[in-house]
Amino acid sequence: MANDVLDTLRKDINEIDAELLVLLAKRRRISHSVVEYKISNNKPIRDEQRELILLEKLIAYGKSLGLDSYYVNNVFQTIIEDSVLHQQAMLQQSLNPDALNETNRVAYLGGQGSYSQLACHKYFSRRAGKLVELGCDSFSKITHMVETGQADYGLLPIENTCSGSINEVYDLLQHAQVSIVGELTQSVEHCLIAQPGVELNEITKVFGHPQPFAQCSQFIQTLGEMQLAYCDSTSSAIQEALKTKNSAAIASAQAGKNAGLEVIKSAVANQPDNHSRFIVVARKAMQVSKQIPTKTTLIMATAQIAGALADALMIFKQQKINLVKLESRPVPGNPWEEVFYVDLEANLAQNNVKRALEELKEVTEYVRILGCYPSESMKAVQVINNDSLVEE
Ligand SMILES: O=C(O)C(=O)C[C@]1(C(=O)O)C=C[C@@H](O)C=C1
Repeated sequence: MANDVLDTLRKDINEIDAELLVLLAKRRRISHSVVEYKISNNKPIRDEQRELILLEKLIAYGKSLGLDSYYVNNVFQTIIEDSVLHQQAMLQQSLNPDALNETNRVAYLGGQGSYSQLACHKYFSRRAGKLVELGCDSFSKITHMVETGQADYGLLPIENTCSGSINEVYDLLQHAQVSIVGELTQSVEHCLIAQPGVELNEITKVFGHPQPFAQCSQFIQTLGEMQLAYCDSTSSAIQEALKTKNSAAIASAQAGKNAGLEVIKSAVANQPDNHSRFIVVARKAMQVSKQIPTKTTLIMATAQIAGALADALMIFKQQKINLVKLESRPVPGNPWEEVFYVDLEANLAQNNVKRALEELKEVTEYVRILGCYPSESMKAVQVINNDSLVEE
């Protein structure tokens, strides 16, 4: 194909992509008007029935245009997720006008290129206010910045699909004077990156944060005698890899590119589907509308007697509250004593949740609410079972 033919075809694609963006922006504006209606009429943000009808219609129409069901389904699931999360953010801001800042000063781990920075951009891009980034070198610095008013929000990774819960963050939450006001999930695609042109066999030292090292442990083992150097963030690992030709870092491809580094090997995490869940903390708790799916996280200590934890958990069953995560951590200074962190699908404004908390006080030694916040782990509507999405 002559170059001019390719150029013409690419020009056509560019024009279509630009038109798609114009339409997506128009759709988002309409979605913003829908939320205003939902706020005035006290309607739930999510309408799964409407999503189902929409997706079924779009899949059928897509088929008539020669587009396969998986493709149409994936594209529109993404569009609808964006719409729902934008509506949730708008509703929350209308309910908590005190929290509306002209600038959002956000403390997170690392600097340019850290996964926390990507998560920070993702979360605050949906919210009003100019983002002021405050990169920190430790998790405790992040909560300290929020506690002392130097930051409005802090962003902390709390769990990862490969390496599990991030204990340091759980332990910090035991005493930090902050409240969880939000959560988000960020996909984490680890790569081995180094200076341009450098081959894997030339690398003698790999820099990384302990979490990425844990998430890529199987790949790291294949590197044999390689020297590993722990850094306080992925951004510091990148800075180290920039210093010498024989060094590499574990980071995202984008972060590497921004720093002028190249990917030597991509997809080095133990599981291909690697996601981190982050929490957003602030000094003051926020009210969460009953119109959006909500999570409540609490910390509790039970007596050291048989059945004490079971008694506490029974309360959630009796009050029909879904428990989505239970985590235990030791109490510093009290060997073999544990505190439990509980994530509930619950809103503190619901009566059954209020009753459960009252009853919980009776059967535990200590309970503290760490936060009540909109759930952003959005479950996609299942159009039809996956088999029927396969083309005949
Ligand atoms: O139709 C609505 O109620 C909308 O808010 C729009 C929309 C969408 O973006 O298509 C978003 C959220 C609902 O769950 C369903 C559909």
